[in-house]
Amino acid sequence: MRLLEKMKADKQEKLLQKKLIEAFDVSGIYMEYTSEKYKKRIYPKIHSIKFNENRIEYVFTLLNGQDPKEIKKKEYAFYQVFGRTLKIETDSIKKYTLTVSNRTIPKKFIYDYKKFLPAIEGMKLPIFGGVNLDGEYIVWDMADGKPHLLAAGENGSGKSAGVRQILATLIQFKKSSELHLYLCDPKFTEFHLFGDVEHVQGKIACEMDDIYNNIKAVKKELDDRKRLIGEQEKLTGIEKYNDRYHDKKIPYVLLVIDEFAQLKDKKDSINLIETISAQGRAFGIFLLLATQRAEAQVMNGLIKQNITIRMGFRHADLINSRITNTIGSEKISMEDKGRFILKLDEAMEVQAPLLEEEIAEKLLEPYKRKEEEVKREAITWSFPNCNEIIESNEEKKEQSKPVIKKLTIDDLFGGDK
Ligand SMILES: Nc1ncnc2c1ncn2[C@@H]1O[C@H](COP(=O)(O)OP(=O)(O)OP(=O)(O)O)[C@@H](O)[C@H]1O
Repeated sequence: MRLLEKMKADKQEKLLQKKLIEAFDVSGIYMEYTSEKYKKRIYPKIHSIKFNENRIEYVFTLLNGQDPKEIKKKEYAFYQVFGRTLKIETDSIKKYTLTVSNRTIPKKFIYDYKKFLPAIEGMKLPIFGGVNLDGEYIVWDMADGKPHLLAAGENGSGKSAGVRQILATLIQFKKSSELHLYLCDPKFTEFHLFGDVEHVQGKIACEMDDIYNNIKAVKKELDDRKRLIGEQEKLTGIEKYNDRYHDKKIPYVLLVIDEFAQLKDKKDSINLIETISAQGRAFGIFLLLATQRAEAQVMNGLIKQNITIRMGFRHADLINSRITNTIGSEKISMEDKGRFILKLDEAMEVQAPLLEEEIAEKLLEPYKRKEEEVKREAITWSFPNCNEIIESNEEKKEQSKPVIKKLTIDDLFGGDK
């Protein structure tokens, strides 16, 4: 009996070894030995193969002369052979552990802010991604080295719901004085429920002109911050500024553009977004772009270089998932709504929490401006405005802390209340 089990296990191990060699073949991760009589492929050395019904774990080392960067570049081949539930880790330059999981993430994972809170506590600008194969919460901090974010996925794949829960989490986590949101929604459908939320600056921009104005406002904020933080205070970024002036902190800014690809012919907008993507991070200005297809036309240049965190919901094919750098997202099935490949440091599969629109509506209620406040809030929506800080700092040079000029209704409407 034992002998039979051992034979079965040996056979299984051989099959698994063959599968890894197939991945090496597909990716071209081998060296070729050629003699007069024959050609032979030499593969990385496989040290161990462990497996049970939940997972397979391979440990292998590259051959001398093989470039470790090749593994990262050819990751797609492993996805092609093993499916998308894998992880490749390295603890040295040459030793790799490839884990293939047979487990699946639960199809539905309901949004629960209170439950998620301990996972994001202490972060500056947390993004709650969802849950991974091991049931772990996947979170990251935009303001701590993981700045701009692209969410891409086919119609109905769950990307808008994904963006909705990210925004709802940020709104609950940050005060409106700590986070300013600029929302652009060329589809006219996604952001209406954030309409009167205190964090949202101006109106939700749906028309192209309004979207351009929103982008321009964020670029202006960037220029003002460069003058205030860099030129005037000679500091390296927002964190240093806020440490110095902790009672007059400058808020983070998040510019969110849904269906970003619709801007592809709007050169002026794209140029400004490129600049924000390249310079915004140090000054606390971040981007969240969403699109059905990350067309090469809009994913070129600086945007591609600087928007490195990617959420790849279901993609149509490998060509598209290569553009967004979320290989494996083309294998996500239509039924798996809210499932995505997250390209953070390494790629992993994640299930976004589902926050239904009606629930979000209720949840956002306490953060909405009261009707009588709307007019007043509209006046001070860019508070604290860097320009005002600069002006008042110049007037009161002897003071070390910035003074913020508050506008009154009379200032703006000449007493027309
Ligand atoms: N995380 C999730 N878990 C379970 N179901 C989800 C999840 N996210 C979205 N869904 C379901 O999928 C449907 C489509 O989601 P959503 O509208 O976000 O897709 P989309 O990719 O934004 O599509 P479009 O591009 O047309 O806006 C939703 O109505 C919802 O029922």
